Amino acid sequence: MQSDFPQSEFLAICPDPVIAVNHEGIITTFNPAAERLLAYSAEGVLGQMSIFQLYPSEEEARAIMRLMLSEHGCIEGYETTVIASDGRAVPIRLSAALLEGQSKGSIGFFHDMTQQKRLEKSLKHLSITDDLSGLFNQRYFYEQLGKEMARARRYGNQLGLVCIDLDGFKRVNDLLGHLEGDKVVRLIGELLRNGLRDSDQAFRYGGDEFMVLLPDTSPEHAEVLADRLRKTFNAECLLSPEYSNETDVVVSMSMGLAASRGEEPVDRLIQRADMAMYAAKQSGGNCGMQFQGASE
Ligand SMILES: Nc1nc2c(ncn2[C@@H]2O[C@H](COP(=O)(O)OP(=O)(O)OP(=O)(O)O)[C@@H](O)[C@H]2O)c(=O)[nH]1
Repeated sequence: MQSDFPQSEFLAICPDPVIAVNHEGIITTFNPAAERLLAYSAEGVLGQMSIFQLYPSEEEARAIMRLMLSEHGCIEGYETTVIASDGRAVPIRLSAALLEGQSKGSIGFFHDMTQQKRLEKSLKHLSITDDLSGLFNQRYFYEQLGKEMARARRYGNQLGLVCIDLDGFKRVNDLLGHLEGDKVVRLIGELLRNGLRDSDQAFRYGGDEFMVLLPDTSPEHAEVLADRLRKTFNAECLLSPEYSNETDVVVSMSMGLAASRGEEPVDRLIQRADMAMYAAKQSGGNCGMQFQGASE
């Protein structure tokens, strides 16, 4: 039965971008939603522009075509990127079908995934971040440590692991209150985020314990870095003077370092960094970093 609603009207009201091409890949349909998504006018692309120009590479366009042919002329939910006229890369989910085999070209529905990708990114960020310090959390620490150990093993680089534990933190909470304690945790977060190279990563491991991963770093360089962090912390960690004068509350850092070329179990490296930190604490805390050499 013939619909009395013209096809062009369907395309005009369709909220998803619809793009059809002929057998050479030249665009033959470009609905208003496609114009909005890609910032091209239909007039400018119809009969002139190749679909290949919308993808980041010709290989990607060919891969989509090959996939359609191998999937009996139809693909659904394929995630890729298209490039808008202003150069923006737009994430999309593509459903497409060949029109009567390949001879008449194909038609695709380009669902915009920008919002969903943004949401996924912020959920991922939440799932790996510690709220209070703004550093990565413990779960992510284990994930990254495993990866960095594998990288160190593959390339024979030295991986440094610094374990930091606060000295006297309980007294901050007990005498000045938890809000003042929280401020200290936030300060460490800031300090570690600003004081490290892009390739380094800092994590809140537990209450007042932090870990720093230093890929491709010698123990000597790790020591210099740790000493700088400790001194900055001492200079900036000024507890509320009206209280600290009275109660003489001092908080500082104990640090331990272990270095590895990735040839031991992950837990062993953590244990060595932890032991080095404990040795620093035993010698009074707030001192130069202790180093636990590799067991091999
Ligand atoms: N304010 C605040 N306190 C926390 C948080 N997480 C853990 N703590 C507290 O951190 C303290 C840790 O205790 P301890 O490990 O004995 O700390 P410390 O006084 O530095 O002692 P040493 O580690 O032995 O030097 C406890 O009082 C916890 O309640 C937090 O998110 N905020």
